[in-house]
This record gives sequence, C-alpha cells and structure tokens, in this order.
Amino acid sequence: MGDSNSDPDAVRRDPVNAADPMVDAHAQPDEAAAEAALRPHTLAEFRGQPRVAEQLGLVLAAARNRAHVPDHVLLSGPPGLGKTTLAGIIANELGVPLRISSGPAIQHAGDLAAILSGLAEGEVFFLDEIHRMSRAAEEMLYLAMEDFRVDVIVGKGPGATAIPLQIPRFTMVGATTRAGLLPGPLRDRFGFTAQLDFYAPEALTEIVVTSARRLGVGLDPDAAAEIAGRSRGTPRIANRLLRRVRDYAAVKADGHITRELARAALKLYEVDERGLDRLDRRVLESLCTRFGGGPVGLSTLAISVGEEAETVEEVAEPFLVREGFLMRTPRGRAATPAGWAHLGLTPPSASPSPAAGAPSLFDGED
Ligand SMILES: Nc1ncnc2c1ncn2[C@@H]1O[C@H](COP(=O)(O)OP(=O)(O)OP(=O)(O)O)[C@@H](O)[C@H]1O
Repeated sequence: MGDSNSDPDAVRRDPVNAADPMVDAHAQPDEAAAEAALRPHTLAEFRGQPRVAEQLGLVLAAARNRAHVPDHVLLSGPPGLGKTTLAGIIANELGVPLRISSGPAIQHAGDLAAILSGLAEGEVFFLDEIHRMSRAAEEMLYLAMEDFRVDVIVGKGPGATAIPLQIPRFTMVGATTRAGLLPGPLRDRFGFTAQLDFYAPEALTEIVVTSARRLGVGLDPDAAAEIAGRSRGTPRIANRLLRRVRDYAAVKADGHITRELARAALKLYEVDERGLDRLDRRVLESLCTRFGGGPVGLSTLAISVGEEAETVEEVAEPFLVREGFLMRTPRGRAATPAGWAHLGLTPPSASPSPAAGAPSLFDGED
C-alpha cells in the first residue's frame, strides 16, 4: 500500500497525466467548499440512484426500529458519483455525527486505533479510498467492525502484548473506486454493499436544476439539459460545469443561464456536446483523420497527439470507449461509426471492418 508505482490511481494523481480539470471526475483541490454547499442532506434529495437509495433507506429504517447501529456499508463506484455525499446522508438520517478519513491517511494501526477510540457512540465513520489503507490497519479494522474492539499492541518482539480495548459501536461506511481490490475478509464485513452507476441525463438535469436553485442562479430547463448532457454521467462534473457557466453568464450577460449562454460557455471551456474535452477529441480526430479510423497501436496513436501512451490509455480512452466512440481490438485502437459521426466525418466507404480487415501498417505494437 502507499506505493504509487503499483497503485492504479496513481496515474490520475500525476499532474503530467491529469485530465482536463473541467471534466476530471476527481475532486479538484480548490472545490471542497463549493461541493459541500451543493450536497443533498437526505435520502429523499439524493437523485439518480433510486435502487441504492431505496435499499439504503430500508437498512437505516430497520436499524432505527431496532434501536441498533445499522450494518456497515460499502459504497463502490467511480469518483464523483456521490459516495461521500451518501456517507453524510447516512449520518444525517441517523442523527449522529460523521467522522471522515481516508485510506492513505491511515498508514499505521495506531492511526486507526486513535480514530476508533475517539468515536462517539453510534457515529458514522466514513473511510474513503478504503482499498489504500495499510495492511496492519486493515487487520485492526476487521476486529473493530465485527466486535467493536481493537487490540492495542504494547511493547516489541517476544514481550509484546495485545491489550483489548472496547470501542464505541459505530457504523463503518467504506468507499472505494475499486471494490475488486478489497480483500475478501474486509468485503465480507460489510452488511450492505452498493455499487453506484453513472447517472442518466434526466437525473443529472434534475441535479443541475437543484444546484442552480441552491446557488441562487436562474437557469432555463433546456440549459440544465445542455449542461447535464456534457457531464459524463457524473454529478461532480455537472456541478462544476454549472459553476463555470454561472460565472460566464454573470460576466457576459445578466446572470440568467439560457441554453445559448451554456453552449457558448462550454465551447469556451472546450467541453463538447457529449462531454469530450480537448484531449479526447484530439485522440479521436487523429484516429480518424490520420489512421483512417484504425486499427492503430496505442503508442503510435499517443505519439500522433503528442502525449504519453499512459495518458491516452488512462485518461482519454476510458470515456471514449464508454461513449462507444472507440474500441480496443486485438490489433489496436479503432474508431466506431459513432466516433466518426461525432466528429461529423464519414468513414472511408471501402474501409474494412477493424476486427476483420487487412493488416494495418501500424498493427501489433501493443
Ligand atoms: N445523487 C446526487 N444528487 C445530488 N448531488 C450529488 C449526487 N451525487 C453527488 N452529488 C454531488 O457531486 C459532488 C461529488 O460527490 P461526492 O463527493 O459525494 O462524490 P464521491 O463519489 O465521494 O467522489 P470521490 O470518490 O472522489 O470521493 C458533490 O458536490 C455532491 O453534492
């Protein structure tokens, strides 16, 4: 743990490889306060994940009825979809305090023991990036989640003794972008697991409307839909785009956001109709215009846009694949008909299908 070379999240944290901050689903360093102001506080206000909200509502109601702390909750899913928000909602719905920490901050078992022993009875403990906690802390957490007890080791070597320490009953809310990286024994200690999915455009539109109301900004319904459509299925990005469009409307007009203003602002910020940023478009354009739509090897494609192969693969490609604009084939990257159409280009009519076509000049490098 903590080894950035072996950590798959490391690519995202490397500024050289960072996505355009406008559409990066990770929180930007300066937006914590702006985000906090837009968080919903109740399950009823939490839009876009109805199944998760309903299931969680049942878990909380059952716990309230039994006057017991609820089962521990594991939330998994890509960044910016509402894991921290849900932790806050759980605490709020239970009427208990919320304690927040993150895996990388807990490098020693002692760090965790200090937090756990300081919790109030019934408190919600939210641990973000739980998959990045140290191994020793992880083992301490097993016992804490199961028996509300930690073993504090006193002394070293053969004379070391474990002193059991009772801790308050608490609800653990773990969050991870990669549930698959969690060891089985840890996953098994969560009584309720929810996988958050990307949001549908209608749900994001509702979120944009609510956020505009909270910000005190006038917004036409079609402007909300315009912003939502460019937000990559992610509330964090929707809220961020809204804030930038709000600034644009305040400077260039009377502050009210119309669809035309939203379009003009997002054009300025280089976020296109489907949420592609400059890098995404450059990759797709290069694939279509320089390589006839592919297939072309990753490193050749990366060189053609002047980026590291890792940047293309980790930053641009996942969204292009998700949108159905690009596919990975055994012989390299290929543009799909939807990818061509998005750029307003026509694929060469004689072009063979990438999977079955003639060998490409650029095949086989990766
Ligand atoms: N369902 C939702 N309804 C309204 N706003 C939401 C919803 N989900 C997320 N948001 C907003 O999106 C922003 C990011 O959400 P949040 O911080 O909870 O994401 P996260 O999944 O914890 O991200 P990370 O993995 O980076 O910690 C917040 O401003 C929050 O208000």
